Amino acid sequence: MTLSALDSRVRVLAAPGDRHDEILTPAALDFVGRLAAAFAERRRELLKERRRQAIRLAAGSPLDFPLATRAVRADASWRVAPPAPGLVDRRVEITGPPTPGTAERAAASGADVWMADFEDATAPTWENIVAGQLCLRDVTGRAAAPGGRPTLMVRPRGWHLDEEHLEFDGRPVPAALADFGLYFFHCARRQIGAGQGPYFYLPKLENRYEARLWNDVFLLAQRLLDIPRGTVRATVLIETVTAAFEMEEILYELREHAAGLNAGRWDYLFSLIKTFGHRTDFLLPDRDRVTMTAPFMRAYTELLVRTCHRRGAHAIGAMSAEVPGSDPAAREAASAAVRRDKEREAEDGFDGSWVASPELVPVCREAFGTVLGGDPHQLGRTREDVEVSARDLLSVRRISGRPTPEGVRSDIAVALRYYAAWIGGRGAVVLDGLMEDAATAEIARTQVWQWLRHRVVERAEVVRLLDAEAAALLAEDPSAPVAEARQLFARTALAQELPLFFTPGAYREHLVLHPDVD
Ligand SMILES: CC(=O)SCCNC(=O)CCNC(=O)[C@H](O)C(C)(C)COP(=O)(O)OP(=O)(O)OC[C@H]1O[C@@H](n2cnc3c(N)ncnc32)[C@H](O)[C@@H]1OP(=O)(O)O
Ligand SMILES: O=CC(=O)O
Ligand SMILES: [Mg+2]
Repeated sequence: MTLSALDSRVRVLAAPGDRHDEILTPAALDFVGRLAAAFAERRRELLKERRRQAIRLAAGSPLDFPLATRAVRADASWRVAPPAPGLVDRRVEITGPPTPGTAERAAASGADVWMADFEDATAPTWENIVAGQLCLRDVTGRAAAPGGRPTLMVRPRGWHLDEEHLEFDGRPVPAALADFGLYFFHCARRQIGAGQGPYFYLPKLENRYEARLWNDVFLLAQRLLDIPRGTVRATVLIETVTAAFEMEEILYELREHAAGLNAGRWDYLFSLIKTFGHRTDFLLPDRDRVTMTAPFMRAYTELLVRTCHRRGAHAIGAMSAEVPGSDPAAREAASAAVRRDKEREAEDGFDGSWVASPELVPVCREAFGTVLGGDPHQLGRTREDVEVSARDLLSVRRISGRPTPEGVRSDIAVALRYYAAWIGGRGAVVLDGLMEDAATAEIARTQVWQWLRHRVVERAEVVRLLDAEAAALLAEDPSAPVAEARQLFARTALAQELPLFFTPGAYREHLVLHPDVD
């Protein structure tokens, strides 16, 4: 099928920016249009199902491993596709927004993988999205420096987001299809030519049907561009509590394209609070008390490693939030914290992990090197010893501690400051020595909502703290959009009903630009 024969039914609802024409070509837009035509309706249905499931769980319906897919879990014979070129040894993966600066630093960092992120680390202004695609096109169009460069994996935005600057059949294009489609169209063949392939990270899936949707997207995309079936590889973030109950099924749905699972800890915590925040047995203490050694977090990562290795898939650890700053003592403390985290992951059987900054690449490499030795991964460690029940995953109150006044203040400060940065177009920032992005901000605002709901803190006190933090931020940075961030906090943390994500509403209100277009 020739793409040029198709009328482009995707309209660009934005003024042309610098070099945008290199990305938003008629053929690329036709390609995205075909994906939208095939899958937008199914994605809408799946989002409705998310809401129905949320209502069922809020009404007390138990969450458990699905009965309907017992046979998939019991069948020991199936495996995912073998690791593709460039994805065999993934012990160190550096993540970050796709900008020329981070691309260059990531390339020189010595990491095995660069995860270019349109999700948690990117505020999806139209300019960030198109410039991000340009950056990937430029990177994949250049020859690698001697010594090679990290394997590129791209994380499109999740199913919950729209791309309002692209319209198909009178509706916004699902952001996931826009990000995936534009990258795939421009770069898939280049990546194959370079001996690798189009590789992805898939965020915020909630169940196996969403994995099946992605698999069908891959099948169609490969067919449209005459790329052999099974060339795509995708690692799925297990970062929602419902997905933790369907790890096997998610791998099964994607098995001809699956390249592993990743324990996206921050969104996972957010998902737990969002899903069960109304229940007193899910009342969490301060954010810094909820560590990866908490029994319910450990149950989740142990199950992830076991599931992956049983199916021949890589298990990838995720982000420690500590980033080295400029103060020598703080730098040492941050590196030590990351080292401990990566050592634990390696010992538990993970095959690699994420780092937030080039400086942490050697720390992660050393931690994994000690365990992996000369091997590229530890897929052979099947962790038969691990048995995890629904109760293990959901016994949140087994960590001690109550929310403290400082915990409340700190969450308010993080959410407010992050919102201000995000509205200003930055999706990842350092606050108090920690990397904060969309996932950690979601934790901050939902914790405040949860504590208000359970009367751990009174509304008047939260408003007082919010005012104080807003005044402090304004004093530090008079140009920061503090009033907007404050309002966003009020809408997303102080409302009776908890908004499912802060991003869709904030995006429409602050990031969407619709200048007159014909
Ligand atoms: C929950 C999750 O989803 S985790 C995954 C999503 N989050 C992320 O990917 C965050 C990744 N990290 C980052 O974006 C950045 O490290 C930040 C924003 C946290 C901090 O950035 P900075 O304040 O610039 O850090 P710092 O000053 O230490 O950076 C030093 C240099 O390293 C570069 N650098 C920092 N982090 C990265 C990175 N992840 N990838 C590539 N280069 C990086 C900076 O650009 C800077 O380069 P320059 O000197 O040429 O300007
Ligand atoms: O995407 C990663 C996470 O921790 O969230
Ligand atoms: Mg995440």
